[in-house]
Amino acid sequence: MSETSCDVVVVGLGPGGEALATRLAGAGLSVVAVEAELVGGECPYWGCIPSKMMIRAANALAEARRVDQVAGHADVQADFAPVAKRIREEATDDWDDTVAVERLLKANVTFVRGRGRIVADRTVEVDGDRYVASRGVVLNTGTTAAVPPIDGLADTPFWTNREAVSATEAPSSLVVIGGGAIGLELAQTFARFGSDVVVLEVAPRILGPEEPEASVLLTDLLTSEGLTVHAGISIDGVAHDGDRFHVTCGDQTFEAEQLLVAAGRKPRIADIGLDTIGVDGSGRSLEVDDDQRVADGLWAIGDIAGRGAFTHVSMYQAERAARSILGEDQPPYDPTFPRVTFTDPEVGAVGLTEQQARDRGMNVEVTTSDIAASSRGFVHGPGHEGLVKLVVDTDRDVVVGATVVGPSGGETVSGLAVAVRAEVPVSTLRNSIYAYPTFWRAIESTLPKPS
Ligand SMILES: Cc1cc2nc3c(=O)[nH]c(=O)nc-3n(C[C@H](O)[C@H](O)[C@H](O)COP(=O)(O)OP(=O)(O)OC[C@H]3O[C@@H](n4cnc5c(N)ncnc54)[C@H](O)[C@@H]3O)c2cc1C
Ligand SMILES: NC(=O)c1ccc[n+]([C@@H]2O[C@H](COP(=O)([O-])OP(=O)(O)OC[C@H]3O[C@@H](n4cnc5c(N)ncnc54)[C@H](O)[C@@H]3O)[C@@H](O)[C@H]2O)c1
Repeated sequence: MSETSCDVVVVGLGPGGEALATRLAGAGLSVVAVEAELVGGECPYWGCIPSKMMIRAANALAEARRVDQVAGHADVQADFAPVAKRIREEATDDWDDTVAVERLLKANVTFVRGRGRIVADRTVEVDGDRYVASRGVVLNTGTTAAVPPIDGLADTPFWTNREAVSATEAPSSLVVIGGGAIGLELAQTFARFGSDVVVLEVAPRILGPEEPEASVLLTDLLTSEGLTVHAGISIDGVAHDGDRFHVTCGDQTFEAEQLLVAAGRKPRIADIGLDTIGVDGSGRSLEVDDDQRVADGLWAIGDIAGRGAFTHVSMYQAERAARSILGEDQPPYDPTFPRVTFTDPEVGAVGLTEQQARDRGMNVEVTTSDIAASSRGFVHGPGHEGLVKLVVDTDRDVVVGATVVGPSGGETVSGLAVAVRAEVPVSTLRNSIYAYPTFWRAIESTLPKPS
């Protein structure tokens, strides 16, 4: 057993941990970075990047299928092989992180491959070797797919996001457990590649955290594309007969070649030794302050910090933890929380939903408009469905929440992200020029009229 002294140990190198280790080493600290699997974490290898490559390919198929309505005729034959190749060769380097490790080493970070565990204050052990950090430890251990306690499920060869993005062909049929971001993005993708897809969501509607109008629109569109979406359905049991999955819900049974479990995420905090320093790791996340500090000499960033399981959140928090560790000035935490679900149409959102605003006791005015009925929606034609929803705090005359569902909805919402973040008065938004005929011009028609 060896003992190494350093300034900071980073345990887990998701996108935020990797950036933080590099930033601290660049500031002259001695940093030990510990990663059990691949440097960069879930996002580049099994999450955002491969799934968005799949979505890009699936959207190309959908656009090609719209040619008949606007530009003649296109015969479309879906083939999953090119996107599987792109994921293997361009995105993940065949799930090899050599380049990322070299980048870390070049940045003067000491890299340790292995599973880190806190064994005492500011002390992490990896395979029997100890690293003692004078300034402290940063945790960025992320999440794994949560497997719901459904009778029989654990004994079957179900897919999680990892198997889904590593697939080399689309299954003939697929049942998806969970109508959240992962479930919906992958369900639509595989359906566009020809899979017969059923989505089973236990909550009353899919995409529960977003506005109900987005859930209704998306349910209608997915259904019209040929997917079957059941919300408010309870799964009694799952079996696999060696060939096919059988998913039982009351008197209905759904059969499929593959089963994807996309029912949320489980934080990796229960078994990393937090108990040895008196920190409770039994919950859904760690409690952090605006510096990402859990306790003296301990910081947490990313999914385990419980303020949004998104790469951009993890990166933002990495910078905040860096400032805290380096004793630099810290601006207030950005409360606006932008997010995008990359279904087609995309669901872009920022700030509060109507319900969240009302729950906070705000006096709100809510307005919506139909993207399809906007000039750009009219021009766009097939695939133009969408909506804009604004939640305005009437006491302050500012937009506190916005949702844009539509083609490039995740891009269109960006102007509103700035408006919410900068608390731009609605009167200023009204007295602004919106380029014609853009999708974002629909924002102007959604603004509440002056009282
Ligand atoms: C299919 C899918 C699609 C997604 N799409 C998007 C998207 O489009 N946009 C977006 O913003 N977010 C997306 N996300 C979420 C995003 O991937 C995560 O929020 C992001 O990876 C940040 O996670 P993290 O930094 O908390 O850690 P993770 O990325 O989970 O990384 C944690 C790392 O810690 C390592 N680790 C864990 N325990 C230990 C230990 N004890 N010792 C050493 N190492 C350890 C793990 O091996 C892992 O590499 C997606 C997720 C999935 C699954
Ligand atoms: N575009 C993006 O930015 C993006 C894409 C994918 C994932 N993510 C991140 O990853 C997180 C995890 O994604 P996710 O989709 O796994 O989780 P989620 O929590 O967003 O959705 C999981 C869904 O599964 C449902 N569910 C749970 N148990 C079930 C059961 N027994 N039967 C049927 N349904 C059940 C839940 O009600 C929920 O609607 C997201 O919340 C998001 O933060 C982001």
